[in-house]
Amino acid sequence: MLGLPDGVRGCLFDMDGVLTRTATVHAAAWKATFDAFLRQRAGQTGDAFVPFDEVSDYDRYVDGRKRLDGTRDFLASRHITLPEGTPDDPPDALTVHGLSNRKNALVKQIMDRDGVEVFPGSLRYLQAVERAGLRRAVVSSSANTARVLSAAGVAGFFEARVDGEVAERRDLAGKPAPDMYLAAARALGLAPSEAAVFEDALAGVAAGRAGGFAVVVGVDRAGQADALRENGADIVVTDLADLLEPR
Ligand SMILES: O=P(O)(O)OC[C@H]1O[C@@H](O)[C@H](O)[C@@H](O)[C@@H]1O
Repeated sequence: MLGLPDGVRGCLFDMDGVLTRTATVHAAAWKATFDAFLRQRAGQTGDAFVPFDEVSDYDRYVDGRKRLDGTRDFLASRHITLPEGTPDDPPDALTVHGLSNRKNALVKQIMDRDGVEVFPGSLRYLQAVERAGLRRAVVSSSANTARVLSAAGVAGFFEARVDGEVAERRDLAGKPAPDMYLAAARALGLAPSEAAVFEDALAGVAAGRAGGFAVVVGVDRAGQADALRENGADIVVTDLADLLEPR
């Protein structure tokens, strides 16, 4: 009925792009941040300005990863090294923290302006999972998870939350490492073989595969079903409600 293998006792959900329509907000904020930075840098070095690609650069370097990891990984893909800086760097500081703070200020601005939408199919699926008595955790790299879940009105579904803030505090490696998912399974008292992972990011399905979970469900919002399978998804759906349909 939930489209999951027998023996699954809990569900571990990524948030941005799986539960809430916020992956596009992150992609837009990353693009605005990196493009402003790259344009300024091109003006100084005389190199051509090559913009951040909202689809391919987003997928490969920032989607599903902790904010600072995303900044570092994208800059490394352009062979750019910036000083790390410190967490309280202002948004115009040319440091890893400065760029990350700039991106976060934009994310908050867009979310405050537009609100946060839960995918209707994800809401139906969460309700069905709760009715079935399965355990539920959210596992997101975002440090804004608590705020987004409550703005979307779905915070009450989750018994455990392992997010960007928790990962920072407990020094957990970010996705594609499995550590955040493993911590969430432990918090629910489940072995990985008893838990299902739901992910839309390539780094996220890779984390699910690396953790040895019962099943990794890839949620394809962007026409990348093959890449999700190659990176670790066992099943790919375009919406969580697809799992509820009789098979
Ligand atoms: O910047 P935040 O809210 O802490 O989120 C970190 C990352 O969280 C992930 O869920 C998103 O896929 C990334 O795009 C985002 O950058």
